[in-house]
Amino acid sequence: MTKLSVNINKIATLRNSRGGNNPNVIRVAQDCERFGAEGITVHPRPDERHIRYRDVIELKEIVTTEFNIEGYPDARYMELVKRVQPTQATLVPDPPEAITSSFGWDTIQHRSMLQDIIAELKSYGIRTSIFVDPIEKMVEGASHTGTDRIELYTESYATHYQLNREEAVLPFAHAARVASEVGLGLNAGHDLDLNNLHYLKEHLPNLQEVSIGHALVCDALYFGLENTIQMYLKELR
Ligand SMILES: CC(=O)[C@@H](O)[C@H](O)COP(=O)(O)O
Ligand SMILES: NCC(=O)COP(=O)(O)O
Repeated sequence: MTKLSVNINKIATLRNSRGGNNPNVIRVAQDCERFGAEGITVHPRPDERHIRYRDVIELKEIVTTEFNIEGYPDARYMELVKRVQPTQATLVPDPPEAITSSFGWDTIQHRSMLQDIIAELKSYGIRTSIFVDPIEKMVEGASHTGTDRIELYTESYATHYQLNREEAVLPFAHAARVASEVGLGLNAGHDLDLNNLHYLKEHLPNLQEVSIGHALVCDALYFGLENTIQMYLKELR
């Protein structure tokens, strides 16, 4: 079974655009769970332009499914996850000024740093995942960091899906097989949507979780949040 974790960053972006508390990210997270989401994902960034560090602390009190906190493991991120104790910490190599995530870890170059951070997170009892491109040596490299899972960065799959989905999925199917061979759990995310999700799921039999935000929130404008979550779940079943 592949779990759907809804990334609510974009709900916070909308809220922040007016400075009040509408939409209320706490209520949206509760509703996502009520409508069937199996996890809530947030990705606080240093400028707090969408989800804020304070939101993450408040969300911990109400999230009843899997809580996943993504981010670059700087001191503030590590302090936050230590305090919040989410189900999963997903480490992403984004620089502070990144508009959105655009590449995975070099798990060979950053092996020692990742080993230290992951050991610390695991000492708090938090499951770890690291964001990687679908490149065999980076997946193998991830297995030497001690991480429980990897999250495949699916932007290139999403971009090429329209042109040639057979070719688009090949590196991801291979990376998924390598992950399984080296004993890593498998997540995926970035730019997944109602068009491309099912095909990815079909070709990655060991896919445990997808985190989806941007497209899902856009779809909710047309279909409503409850329908939209049900539509995404259908693609995963
Ligand atoms: C790691 C990943 O792919 C997501 O976290 C994505 O980057 C969402 O972050 P933004 O909402 O800041 O675009
Ligand atoms: N890890 C990916 C994520 O949380 C959401 O990415 P996107 O669907 O907003 O592109």
